[in-house]
Amino acid sequence: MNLHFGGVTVLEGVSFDVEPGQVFGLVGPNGAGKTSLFNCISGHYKPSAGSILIEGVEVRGSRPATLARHGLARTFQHPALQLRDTVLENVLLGAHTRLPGGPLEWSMRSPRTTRSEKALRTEALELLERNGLGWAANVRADELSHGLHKGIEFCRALLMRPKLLLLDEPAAGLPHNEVEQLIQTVKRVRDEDDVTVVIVEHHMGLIAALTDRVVVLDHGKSLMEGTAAQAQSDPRVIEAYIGKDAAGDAA
Ligand SMILES: Nc1ncnc2c1ncn2[C@@H]1O[C@H](COP(=O)(O)OP(=O)(O)OP(=O)(O)O)[C@@H](O)[C@H]1O
Repeated sequence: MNLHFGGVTVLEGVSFDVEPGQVFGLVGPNGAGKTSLFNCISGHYKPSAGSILIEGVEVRGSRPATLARHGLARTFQHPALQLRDTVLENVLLGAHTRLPGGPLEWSMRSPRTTRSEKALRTEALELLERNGLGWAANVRADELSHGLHKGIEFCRALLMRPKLLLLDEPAAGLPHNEVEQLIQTVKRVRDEDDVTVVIVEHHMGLIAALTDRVVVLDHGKSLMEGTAAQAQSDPRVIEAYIGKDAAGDAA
């Protein structure tokens, strides 16, 4: 897959397969193109060339709402919450893609819509409970910490009942004990809900504990693919990181 903005090449020839049931990692130094790649998969960017297949179906260029129907959900590096709304309302945002019918029926509030909305609320509350946030369902989002905002976004993504879940830096800004909890939660989602997970993360402990395979990106290109342990000992990967640090030190 390639992605260009004007004359700037952001991704070039990046290609990988994720097997169902895997946790797959995307790692690499700042600016390598990881979030841009996520944006291509989730329909927020349109790749300049290439192909994105979900269960064999070409989805390149599809809009996020269409991708949700293909079973794709994602979280963002900076959770996009409605801060004045409650936690439950935030989790329900976007779940309308699971309601039967279409926008006309939803706006007319048919009995079928009302029933389905009620079922979604119950499911959202169960998800919050399962992820340790049940107590916060009716609290306004702006009263809660960054870590809890990430938890809300995670529940929101799970309410879409995804088959493929993209997590963009879920551990960023979390204290150690919450990273441990996150690892257990992602494992549970993979094992109990049969969700395939692709994760962008700088936290190498989390990547090592969770992923089956990783792709390492640098300057928009794939440096290597393998296990987290292979990536950590690969001289090209070490050089990509140390090169960046050295550049940072010199600045
Ligand atoms: N909309 C855009 N227009 C122009 N350039 C962009 C756009 N989006 C991303 N880029 C550029 O693409 C490159 C890769 O950025 P990206 O955020 O994907 O990297 P990243 O690996 O996710 O970095 P980080 O780890 O810091 O989040 C950067 O040089 C960035 O400036």
